Amino acid sequence: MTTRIKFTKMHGAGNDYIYVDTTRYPIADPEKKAIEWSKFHTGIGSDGLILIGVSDKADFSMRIFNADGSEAMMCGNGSRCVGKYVYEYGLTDKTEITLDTLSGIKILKLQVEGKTVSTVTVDMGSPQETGEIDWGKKYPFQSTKVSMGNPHLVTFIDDITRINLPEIGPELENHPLFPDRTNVEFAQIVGKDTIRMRVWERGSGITQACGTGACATAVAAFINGLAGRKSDVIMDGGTVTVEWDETSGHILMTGPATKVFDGEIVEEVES
Ligand SMILES: N[C@@H](CCC[C@H](N)C(=O)O)C(=O)O
Repeated sequence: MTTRIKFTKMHGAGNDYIYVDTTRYPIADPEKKAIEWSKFHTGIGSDGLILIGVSDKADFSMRIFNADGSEAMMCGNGSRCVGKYVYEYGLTDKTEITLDTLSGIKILKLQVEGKTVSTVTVDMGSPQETGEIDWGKKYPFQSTKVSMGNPHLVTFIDDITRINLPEIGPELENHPLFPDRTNVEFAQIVGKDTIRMRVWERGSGITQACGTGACATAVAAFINGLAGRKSDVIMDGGTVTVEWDETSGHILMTGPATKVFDGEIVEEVES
């Protein structure tokens, strides 16, 4: 028997995922598919898989699977792309959309030019579980923990080019302090309220950008007196603006969402 699954490859600041509308193409084993399809040489190539679905609490739901098949609670760049997807593929004509995620309901505000969504602002809710980590003699820096629904470890250093991310990223991701592993960000202040950040993502490795990671970095910068409440976070694949709203305590992240291509997976399955 042949099954056909239509998908769309999209990226937010270079953080690329395979998006599937599960109301049309239900995916029974997303963990396995995320691993298979994310592979660059033998699959489609991506940082993971994002499933768009229905919700009884919000306009749509989003599930995010990393390239290693693990499911995450939230994806900042992915949520912007979901906003673009549901609007441009005619699943809604709303420009303010509620999105049900494992880390709660997020509100997306779409900025539309003609029929195209250019940027999306996501109300990411409040940062949680912030705390400082003094590594003692183990590492020559201090780090800040921030949860944006998913866990982040942010470290500010003077020169981001000196960090060996492929080595230290997985080391910190899997450090015993983080039983659920963690996303790892290294950042440098490069101007007033301007932060250069590189990320090692839990379950996907080095990615070009991480939306929740950018939010965690902006929060850590504010907490440590390195930036104000609103900053630009420049990543390898693009920039997002993060504002920590004083009144609501919520984080508002604004950034691009880009479609790469549509495709169809044709699979032969034994019946
Ligand atoms: N790239 C995402 C975050 C994806 C999940 C993360 N790797 C985790 O396991 O928590 C983003 O843009 O936020």
